Amino acid sequence: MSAPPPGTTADARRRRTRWLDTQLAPWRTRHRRACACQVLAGWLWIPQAAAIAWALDALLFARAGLDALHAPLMLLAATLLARTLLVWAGQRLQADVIESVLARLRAGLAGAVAARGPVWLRGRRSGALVALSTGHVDATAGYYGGYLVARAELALVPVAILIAVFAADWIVGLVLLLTAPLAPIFMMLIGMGAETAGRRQLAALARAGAHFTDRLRGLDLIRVYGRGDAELAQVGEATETIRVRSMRVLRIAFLSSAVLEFFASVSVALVAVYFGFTYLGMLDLRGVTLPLSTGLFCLLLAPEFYAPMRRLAANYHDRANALAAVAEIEAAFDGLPMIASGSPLTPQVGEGWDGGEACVRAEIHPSQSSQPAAVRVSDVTLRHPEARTPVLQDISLHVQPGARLALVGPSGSGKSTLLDALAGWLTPESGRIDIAPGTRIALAGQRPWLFHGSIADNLRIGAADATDAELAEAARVAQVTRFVSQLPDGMDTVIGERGFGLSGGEARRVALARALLLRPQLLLLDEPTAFLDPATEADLLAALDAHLPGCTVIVATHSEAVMAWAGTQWHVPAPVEVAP
Ligand SMILES: Nc1ncnc2c1ncn2[C@@H]1O[C@H](COP(=O)(O)OP(=O)(O)OP(=O)(O)O)[C@@H](O)[C@H]1O
Repeated sequence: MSAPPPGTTADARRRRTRWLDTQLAPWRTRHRRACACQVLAGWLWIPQAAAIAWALDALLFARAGLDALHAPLMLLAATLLARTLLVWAGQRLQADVIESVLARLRAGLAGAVAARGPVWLRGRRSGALVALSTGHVDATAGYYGGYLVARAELALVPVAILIAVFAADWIVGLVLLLTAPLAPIFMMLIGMGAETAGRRQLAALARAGAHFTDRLRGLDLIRVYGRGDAELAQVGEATETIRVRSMRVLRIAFLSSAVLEFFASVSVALVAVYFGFTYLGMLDLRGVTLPLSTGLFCLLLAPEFYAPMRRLAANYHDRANALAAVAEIEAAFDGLPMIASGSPLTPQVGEGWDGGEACVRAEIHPSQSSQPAAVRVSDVTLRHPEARTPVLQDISLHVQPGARLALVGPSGSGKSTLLDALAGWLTPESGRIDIAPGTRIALAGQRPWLFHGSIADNLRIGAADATDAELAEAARVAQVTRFVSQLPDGMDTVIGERGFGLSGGEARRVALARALLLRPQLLLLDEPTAFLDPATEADLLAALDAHLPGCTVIVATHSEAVMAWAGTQWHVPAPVEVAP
């Protein structure tokens, strides 16, 4: 994961909060309704307290008959019922909103990864990216569900209670008004610490996740090199770090709640003491007799005046946690990813490069043009992200439609890098690559990714609608049929992640068949015959010959046979000298 962007400034916090709020946009109305339910339920405390005070006053002190209790008890029942319904509806709406926002965030992060492309992805730790879309996204739930709702409540409920209390007794109103600001001040102080602690905890979680995934993948190597105990110790250390950091976050969360509980209790106690002394006749600040129902009404409402603040305090560390998660997302993506409401897998098309969408969105449409593509590379300089020097500098080449070109050069000279750029995965630092927009481009790389599933499933990834006949033809041309016919379940044989269960050469041939199924107008091949014996190589090239009329082919290779098959060659220029 890259270094965190400038993080603790107010600007960064505002930017991250805005980003969090933007994710809520499609469900804003529903979220407002959830807040409205909660606020209405809060307001209903006022008639509820009035009904209780009224009933107790009638029953205990006015000694009225049961008839006098009828009205207050009806009012009490009505407010209780209404509050229950409102709280239930509000929580349902909240749960809906949270589920939708988190799903959108996950899809959006997957889209952001897809948009940055395979070259960016190669430099990341997949475990850490997985942690982002699971633990980090989950960490924002409390912001939408708890914090925002509590904030709306805090803005509207205490004011209403304060007005009601002032109307009943201005001294109690004054006590509430004067003690109210203490809470936000303490919350702010505690919230700052909570955000830093939250970030540390999430970073530890992502690091441990990435470490664990890496080690799982390399389990065979760990065994071969006898590193089992050392690795176990490291996993233990990482887990301990998470425990310590989680406890720190919890400590701050409990502290913030405890501080608020304390202030709320002291303020309610003040109100109770004031009423106690007034009723005992030891204090007379009002100059007029204080009816018991007024005292009861204010005493019942005082704790409710602080309740939204207590809830906000309980949810305040949720906000800090959410901001910490967004800060980590920002660091991982070198900026906050734009999460569009459209398809999450829409790729970004780099500047100076045309036809990029085709390689990701290539589909088989019989009506689409099958004209071979022309490729023009003009004064292009290619540099890997974060590399000090370019791999290729000011290169130019032109490939006619339907032509075949072999990229030839020593290992590390930049052949794969050029193919990445032609596929649209690496944006040129300067110059331009022109390929007609909408061109269907397919790339069969050196380290093809095969998913866990059947060989047929792996072939259909780019062409879900391909018929069985098309599948069989692609498999035959790529020489997949040769080894598949030996397997017990043929094309339905299940292979493991990364093509586990296939040899290196077999995995490449599956990747080639997958590329052929796209019926590309431009086919990019990276050492397609690297692991093949000469006979299989010759058969593959002959089959490709017959299968590929009308397709432009650019192939990176060290094989004389492939060079001869292509006919034309382009020698990669000598590497750029690195200044000492
Ligand atoms: N993500 C990366 N960041 C920095 N440098 C990279 C990255 N990927 C590759 N390189 C470097 O770019 C150079 C060109 O690599 P590339 O894979 O294009 O060579 P190649 O000609 O295809 O080699 P081979 O024939 O061995 O496949 C190499 O020096 C390599 O170390």
